[in-house]
Amino acid sequence: MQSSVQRSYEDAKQLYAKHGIDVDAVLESLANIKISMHCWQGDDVRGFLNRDQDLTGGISVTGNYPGAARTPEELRADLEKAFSLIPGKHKVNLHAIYADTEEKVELDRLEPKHFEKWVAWAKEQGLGLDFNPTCFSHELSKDGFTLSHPDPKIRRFWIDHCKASRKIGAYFGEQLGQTCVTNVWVPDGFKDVPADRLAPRQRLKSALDEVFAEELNPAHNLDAVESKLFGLGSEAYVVGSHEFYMGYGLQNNKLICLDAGHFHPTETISGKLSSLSLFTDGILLHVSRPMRWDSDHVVTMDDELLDIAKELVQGDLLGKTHIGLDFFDASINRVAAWVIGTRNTIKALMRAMLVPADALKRAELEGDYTTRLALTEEFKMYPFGAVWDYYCEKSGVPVREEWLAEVKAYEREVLSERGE
Ligand SMILES: C[C@H](O)[C@H](O)[C@@H](O)C(=O)CO
Ligand SMILES: [Mn+2]
Repeated sequence: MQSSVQRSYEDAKQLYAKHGIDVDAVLESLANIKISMHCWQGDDVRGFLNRDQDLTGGISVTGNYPGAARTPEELRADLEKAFSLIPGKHKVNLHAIYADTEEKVELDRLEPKHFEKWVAWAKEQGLGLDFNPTCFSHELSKDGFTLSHPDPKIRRFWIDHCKASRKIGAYFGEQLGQTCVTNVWVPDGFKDVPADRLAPRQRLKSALDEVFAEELNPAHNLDAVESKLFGLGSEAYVVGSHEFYMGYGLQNNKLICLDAGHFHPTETISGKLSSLSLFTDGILLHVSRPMRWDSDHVVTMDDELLDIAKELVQGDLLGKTHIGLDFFDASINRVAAWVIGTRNTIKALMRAMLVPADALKRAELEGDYTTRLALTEEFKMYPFGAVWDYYCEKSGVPVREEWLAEVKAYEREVLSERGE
């Protein structure tokens, strides 16, 4: 006997089939897409090294919802809970400060061995790992500069940290048989208008050259660089601007990371993907939701998320794009935050696959913009929800909002025991 979810799916399939859309094939493609879920939503970007340090680097987490993970074991348990409510097999994105070790180790001395437990866990869970050097929340970044610092000794420390991070990334890739993306983001910038915009960029450029000097097997590690327009305390000038990293990434064959919150408020990353794709072999996304500024709200199914998904699917960019998430909200249950943001990202990709793309492109070529608009609007009401429900059921994860009861139970039984 078919479940009501299956019956609704069969009806939906027929509607889409009339437009030549093979829904079973869509779900097969969807199952192959990995989202890199960022570990730092689970503990408000605190990490386990230097836990006494405040969060710096011009980023901020607001809210005091109880239950943040305090140890690697707690964080892994929370990630497992979240993944049990999300269809598909994905990746976890770690920052260097999440090293799982009893050793008191400085960032520039980190080694693969400090992440062995993460790798063992990822293997057991069938997950991939991505990585990031942590160039913030540290004594040596407190004046706002790292790789572009005017003091060569401080610059050296951060260069060595980034070099160490790439080796850890390569270790992840080699151990897990899945390429690790190691993303370099530095907060460097000035609160007020600089006297010299060029010199910090010259220093950042040569520091990056040193960081990337060693060739690593691209099957194990791919490097990415992430730009930003402004941060808290770097409102006037950020050394690693979009133009800086567009140039650096293209010239040096690095993935360019586009974070949805790192541009002018009306500037979208969806609009940049097609252009960038013509000049690079790979792109990294930090899917986020900026609210008036780089606020890193949990990703919802808003127009920009749908547009990002549309560009990736219609532009055939899924093969060259690494999709990472980047939000941190401490005002709601943190496991729920992961589940909502990750399910939405997958859902948006599925919706983008469930449109009559060829018919729309044909109408456009023929100048029939009426058909283009009419079909686009009608498809906004097509029964993609039935397809999503079936995908969840088939993947063995809760259908619709059923996942929320599981998160609430986890909160009662596990998170609430952790205290404030
Ligand atoms: C913690 C992340 O690395 C960080 O959010 C970075 O990716 C960023 O987006 C900074 O604004
Ligand atoms: Mn980011």
